[in-house]
Amino acid sequence: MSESLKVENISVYYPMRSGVFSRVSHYFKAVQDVSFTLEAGEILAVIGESGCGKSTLAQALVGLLPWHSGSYSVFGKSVDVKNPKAFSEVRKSVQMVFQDPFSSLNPRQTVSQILTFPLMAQGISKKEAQKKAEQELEWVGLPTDSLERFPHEFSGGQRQRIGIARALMVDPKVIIADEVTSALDVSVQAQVLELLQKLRKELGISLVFISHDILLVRSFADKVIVMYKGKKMEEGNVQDVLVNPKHPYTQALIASVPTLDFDKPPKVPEMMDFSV
Ligand SMILES: Nc1ncnc2c1ncn2[C@@H]1O[C@H](COP(=O)(O)OP(=O)(O)OP(=O)(O)O)[C@@H](O)[C@H]1O
Repeated sequence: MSESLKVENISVYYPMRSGVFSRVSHYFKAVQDVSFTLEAGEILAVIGESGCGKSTLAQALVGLLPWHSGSYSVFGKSVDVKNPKAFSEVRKSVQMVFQDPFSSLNPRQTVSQILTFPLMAQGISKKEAQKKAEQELEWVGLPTDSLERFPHEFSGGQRQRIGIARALMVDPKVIIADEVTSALDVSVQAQVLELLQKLRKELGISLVFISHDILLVRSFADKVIVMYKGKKMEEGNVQDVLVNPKHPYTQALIASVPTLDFDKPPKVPEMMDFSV
């Protein structure tokens, strides 16, 4: 397999402001020294409790948040992470699908406008962009007459399909999927997951799959990174990490997953600080 993403020691800090002039007083280290590689066609899950830095990492990978430090290569090509313009090149091969299908689509634009904008911004004609939009809509399982409708006319699952179609407009090789099923009903979740698997099987797209759902990750991903307080605690093959976790934090995270065995109450891990 060839390497699609290589991330070395990414750190992302949020500036924290205080005082009457709202000056930056310090930085909050949301992601610290995280490294991983993603092979072509592979699904890498990023798991960890709320606030561990999953979404921050996801957004930095497409340049929506600045990197404090680290190095990044996309299909063997090194990216200047300090240069925001370098990320416009990255976004031709690395696209993001967001958690909330209700807010991630502009309510004032038709589906056609949402889908064709990225191509028309690259100078592609409206006719050609429209044709591609029809193809991508069909691929995600929506009728082409959806093009003239607005996002509020669709269900949550359909909106998530529109989000995936938007990502597909530029023929990406990697999709960063940030909690893409967590706002959906279980039955709709399954359909969206099936569509994500189809991306991998039919188009060879690799996925960075951000999730807090450990059971889902176990059945869906190939590799996993476990994060805690912005740092990587453990990584490896999903079965190895989630069945035989080595790090105490991963062990506690797995122990906190509720079981359907009603005779046994779920184990509640003791409050511990794993960052030291
Ligand atoms: N704009 C911001 N300014 C300051 N701190 C932020 C900002 N956005 C996020 N954070 C903090 O950074 C940390 C990581 O947040 P992030 O949203 O990446 O976590 P997460 O693992 O995706 O959480 P969740 O699963 O709840 O979405 C959290 O402590 C959060 O409070």
